[in-house]
Amino acid sequence: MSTRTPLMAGNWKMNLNHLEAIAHVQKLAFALTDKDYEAVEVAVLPPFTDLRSVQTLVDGDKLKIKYGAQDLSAHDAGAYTGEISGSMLAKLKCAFVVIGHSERRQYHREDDALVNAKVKAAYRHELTPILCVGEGLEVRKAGNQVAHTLAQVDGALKDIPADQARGIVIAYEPVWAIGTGEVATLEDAQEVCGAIRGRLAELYGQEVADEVRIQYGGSVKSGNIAAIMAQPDVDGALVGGASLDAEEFVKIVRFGDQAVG
Ligand SMILES: O=C[C@H](O)COP(=O)(O)O
Repeated sequence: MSTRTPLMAGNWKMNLNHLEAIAHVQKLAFALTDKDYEAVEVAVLPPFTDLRSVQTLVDGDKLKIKYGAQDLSAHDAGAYTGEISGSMLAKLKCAFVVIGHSERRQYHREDDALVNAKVKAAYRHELTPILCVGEGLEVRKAGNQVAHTLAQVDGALKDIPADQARGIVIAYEPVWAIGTGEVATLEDAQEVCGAIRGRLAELYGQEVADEVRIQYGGSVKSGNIAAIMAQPDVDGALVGGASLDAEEFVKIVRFGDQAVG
């Protein structure tokens, strides 16, 4: 029986300015109850420019909702125009940072070496990485989804010791299911999430593997989250589009339409 606390995280991507962020988090705070927070961890992942506003709200009202950023620099400081460092995120009390999202791998040419450097940067500043992995449609059609995804896990975790790896969150996001309305079948999701846990066991031992939370991401909605969460190796969801609707996100936090509170 797993003791992993599910993590339900809303990746807002490049949506909601800092004023909209405040209104959105207020709606979530109003709707979420202690019972929700007992069952799951809830996080929002806004754009950088929203983080101060979200921090002020969370700190001021002692909200239990956590927050983090969608990316960070591999560097800690210096002449890196446009970059945001892990220390800056830590100063804003971010708990999480998304690393290696497929949109960054695709549009910003982030490779496994850079993703690995960013994972190390996150740990230098005590941020929990939400490491994104997953295959594109061509790889899936060729049946190579497991090998492809495990190679991304290996690359991202190169030289990461067990005491750090045990705290990581890994989000399996089949690229063909992101923002498309196409959801991986339950078997697809479990196959790859189970394989990721198996690889973690090979790398770090079963005890560490059993601690790591593995999320599914890709067109998650209130109508499909319950079945996804029923998979033994799925410990939460990384939610994109549906996290922009506060009511819908709260339903997802509650594993769908059968609300807990
Ligand atoms: O980070 C979230 C994922 O990219 C999923 O996005 P989506 O829920 O809009 O498909």
